Amino acid sequence: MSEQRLEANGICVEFDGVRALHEATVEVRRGEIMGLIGPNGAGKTTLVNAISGYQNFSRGRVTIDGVDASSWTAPARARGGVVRTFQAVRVFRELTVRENIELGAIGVGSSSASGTALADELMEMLDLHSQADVAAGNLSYGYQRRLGIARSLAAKPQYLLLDEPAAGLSEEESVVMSHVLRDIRDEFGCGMLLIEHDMPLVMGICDRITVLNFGEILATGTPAEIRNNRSVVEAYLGSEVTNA
Ligand SMILES: Nc1ncnc2c1ncn2[C@@H]1O[C@H](COP(=O)(O)OP(=O)(O)OP(=O)(O)O)[C@@H](O)[C@H]1O
Repeated sequence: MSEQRLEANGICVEFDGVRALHEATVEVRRGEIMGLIGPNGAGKTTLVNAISGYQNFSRGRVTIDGVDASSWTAPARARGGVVRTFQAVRVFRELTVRENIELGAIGVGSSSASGTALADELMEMLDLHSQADVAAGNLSYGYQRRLGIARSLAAKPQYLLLDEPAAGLSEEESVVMSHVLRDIRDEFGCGMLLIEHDMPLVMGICDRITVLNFGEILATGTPAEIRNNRSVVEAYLGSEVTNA
């Protein structure tokens, strides 16, 4: 029986002899939202890159539902169900919202007709319908971030890795984003790994949270456990814990 989880086990990454990740292990179960938090430079993006095939690692293993995907390319991992977004939104600025989403679907093998149907569904879900025919480059920042997520969802991921989806959003936009992320999990049933510095959002929607510090896992637990973990508070949360 296959295990319904994405696992990174003992991942080690060095850049020119400088340790970015050391024995980092994280697991995302299908249907859960796992937060990935930690100070700037802790290795969060590097870990997501390693899991999604954008970063080689010297030691460790990535498995998708029990299958070793460590040697797979990024596109192969996407076809295997692991799709990620980037800190900087990557959309085709001259194409419309609809065209961007359709391309995301066609890029992973959907027919043009099913890409169109999926684009409609995703625009509805992410409240992008009013912007369907607007060129992506003309969208507000909040809509651009949602489009980036819609494009990723067009690949029908089993696991969605999100690199700071709320970065640069206003407080209200961030609240909208937290509802969107919950809806995605509920509708698609996918597991989500969420890098985010917005603590109210992280504490509000994550089932579990993993904390990275200096390339190593400091703690994994429920939001309540993480909030009350002395090492985490000292290394990262500090006064934020009282605001979350
Ligand atoms: N391509 C690279 N070449 C050299 N060093 C890198 C490279 N990418 C990341 N690093 C270094 O690896 C460490 C981890 O960086 P990473 O971007 O993964 O951290 P992060 O936790 O995502 O930080 P942030 O919250 O600021 O985005 C940092 O010291 C960073 O400077």
